[in-house]
Amino acid sequence: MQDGNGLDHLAGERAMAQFDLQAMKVYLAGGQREYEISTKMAQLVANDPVFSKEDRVRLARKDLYKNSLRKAGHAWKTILEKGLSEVEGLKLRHFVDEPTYTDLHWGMFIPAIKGQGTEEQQHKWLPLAYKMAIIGCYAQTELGHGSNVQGLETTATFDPTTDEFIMHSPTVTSTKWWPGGLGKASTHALVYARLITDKKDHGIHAFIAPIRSLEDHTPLPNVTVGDIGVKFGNGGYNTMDNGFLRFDHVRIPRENMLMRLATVTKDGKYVRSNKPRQLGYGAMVFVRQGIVIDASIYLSRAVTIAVRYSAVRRQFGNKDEPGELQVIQYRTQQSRLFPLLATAYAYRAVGFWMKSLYADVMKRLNDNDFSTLPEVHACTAGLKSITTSVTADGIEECRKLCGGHGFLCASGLPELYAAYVPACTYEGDNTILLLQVARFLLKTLSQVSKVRPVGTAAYLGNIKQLSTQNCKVSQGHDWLNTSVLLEAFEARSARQAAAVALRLAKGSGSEAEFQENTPELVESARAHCQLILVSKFIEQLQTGTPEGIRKQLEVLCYTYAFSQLIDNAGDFLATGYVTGNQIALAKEELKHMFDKIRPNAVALVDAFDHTDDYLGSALGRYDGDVYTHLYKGAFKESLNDTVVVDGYEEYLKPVLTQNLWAPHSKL
Ligand SMILES: CCCCCCCC/C=C\CCCCCCCCCC(=O)SCCNC(=O)CCNC(=O)[C@H](O)C(C)(C)COP(=O)(O)OP(=O)(O)OC[C@H]1O[C@@H](n2cnc3c(N)ncnc32)[C@H](O)[C@@H]1OP(=O)(O)O
Ligand SMILES: Cc1cc2nc3c(=O)[nH]c(=O)nc-3n(C[C@H](O)[C@H](O)[C@H](O)COP(=O)(O)OP(=O)(O)OC[C@H]3O[C@@H](n4cnc5c(N)ncnc54)[C@H](O)[C@@H]3O)c2cc1C
Repeated sequence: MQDGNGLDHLAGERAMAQFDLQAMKVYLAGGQREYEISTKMAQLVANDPVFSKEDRVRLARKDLYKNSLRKAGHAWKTILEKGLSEVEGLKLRHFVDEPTYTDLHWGMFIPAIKGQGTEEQQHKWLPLAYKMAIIGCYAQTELGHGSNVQGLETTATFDPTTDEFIMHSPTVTSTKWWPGGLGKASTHALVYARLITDKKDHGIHAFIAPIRSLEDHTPLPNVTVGDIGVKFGNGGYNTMDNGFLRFDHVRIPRENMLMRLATVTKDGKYVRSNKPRQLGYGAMVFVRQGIVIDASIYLSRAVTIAVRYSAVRRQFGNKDEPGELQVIQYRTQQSRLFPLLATAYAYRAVGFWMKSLYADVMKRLNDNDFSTLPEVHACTAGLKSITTSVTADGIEECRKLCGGHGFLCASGLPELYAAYVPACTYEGDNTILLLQVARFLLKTLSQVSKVRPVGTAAYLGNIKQLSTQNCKVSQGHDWLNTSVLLEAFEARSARQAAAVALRLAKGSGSEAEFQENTPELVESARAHCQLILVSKFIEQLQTGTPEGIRKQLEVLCYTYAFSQLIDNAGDFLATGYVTGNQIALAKEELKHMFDKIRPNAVALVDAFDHTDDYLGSALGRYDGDVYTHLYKGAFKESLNDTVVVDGYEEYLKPVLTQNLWAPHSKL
């Protein structure tokens, strides 16, 4: 989508493309309808001055936050006034492009009520939440505990005499700390607290606690609430009011405990339903699958900036060609950049699959079929972990790929990184989540002789064959076979998991031994997730990709798989499945893939269809007019508001004119 000044510095690059760009745009958007909605919403946001992102990195926190409230309010008004559908509303939020309280309201508060509330409770709370007559947040994490949810300390003690729960924060470490939207915006919090009836602790349950007046927004009596402070980077996640919250014996009605999974009766009896308690983690599963789709979007933004800039930027040259070379011509630039481009495509494909996986598990849960929940949990946790880690590192790599100019906020990359990097921590620390995957793999392997593994773990059913047969590649082009590649990833993952499982099985089964093996467990979980990513990319490719884009997707798929193989060569070699020579052959094939990507690189990032407004980058502009806009941008810098800098009279002039320190100088 071109919104530059008409001069296309990248026209030559675009003329080289060898695929159907429009078909690729539609594929990446997820279909024609999604593509049209996306285009419409992108324009709507870009043309509305309230949504301007200009100056965001320069605003002081108070102004930044107020402006973010303004945008969120305006977004909601726009949705209502224009009668936008849910899909359109979500897209509009996407293009507004800043974290805000509505994310937690729609993304966690509402899904948690849907998943954990009884029908009656849903009837009471959801209409209010849908019309935003109340604003909710998800208050789980405390100062003292985040990962260890069972260690939370906030209490909800039932008082049968008044039919109420008494919400209390008994220690400093029990203070709720981090929930987004809690600091300043929310009127209600979904609080995770220890349920206590008749002095008995029943563990963690969810409660809806009103925290601010619906009349004047002041905190309710005995509620202490506020924002936790400035976070990493300029702009970035600072548009969000991550908050703290303490209760001092605050009473809420008994009906405010979400009771789909467990009930407390009027006389204080605790009754568990026969549904698995893990359903209480449903909102986390929902958000984690969404985070995988987001990873592709964030990575594709960084890659778009780095690819376009690499095609504009020229350094050095060689005696065979006139002029300087575009930096995208350098093999080292390609070997850092093209695998990230392929990764953004891989994550898009996997994101589509995750959507269907989530829809399937929701359908099953509604029919009281909980059989696939452990696998879905392992998938969402593991892929959230891998994709966010790779994306955060990938954004930073793109910044470096843009040299010095990448370090300027005008490149858009520092702010992108600051907004994205907390995804490695929120919704589950990435190491903690990989350990969950490892536990799932151990359990699956321990039962493999009795229960045939299904879904993404099905390959573990072939563990014997995968452990004994080695890779048969003898020439480079033998690698150009998706079954060969898949088997390599399966064998590596199965062998890594089996090795650590065997070591643990030989031991005493103590927690200390498990801890001792956690680095290997994490590595085996990573191997399993990389297999899922490669296999789902291949699967997507083989199921109805339009002819005009299939070849390019194949090239990207091989690029992704080869680069994963090479980056993890140590693991592949250690399992004994591949030899050093086979890895070297894959390296050669990867270079051939780079040659195929090169003429298509700019068009492949154009296909993500990020507008200039959304990218917010002088380096990643569609028209490639980088230098003019970097130069113009400098004049927006507040230090340049005056020609002579504020502070000259007090601090510079004395230095320049009075030689204050000269008498003592030894120089
Ligand atoms: C304007 C208009 C429109 C706007 C619209 C906007 C819409 C936006 C939409 C979406 C955007 C959303 C944006 C959200 C931003 C994110 C903000 C971040 C929020 C947070 O961070 S919330 C806090 C998250 N916290 C965590 O993730 C904590 C991590 N810890 C855990 O997950 C768990 O405690 C644990 C997994 C580590 C637990 O370990 P353990 O002690 O073993 O726990 P147990 O409770 O005993 O469980 C054991 C048993 O359960 C299995 N299990 C664990 N988790 C799950 C699960 N999620 N699902 C299913 N099963 C689970 C576990 O494997 C064990 O199984 P086993 O017994 O072994 O078989
Ligand atoms: C921007 C942002 C937004 C957030 N929004 C919300 C929100 O809306 N609602 C909410 O409730 N929470 C929210 N959180 C909190 C977030 O979910 C937690 O920070 C996250 O779950 C990690 O928990 P922690 O901070 O306790 O980390 P810790 O568990 O203390 O982790 C610290 C380190 O210890 C390691 N570690 C911990 N336990 C183990 C173990 N058993 N084995 C090996 N290593 C271990 C971790 O890997 C990590 O390296 C948010 C956090 C951030 C940064």
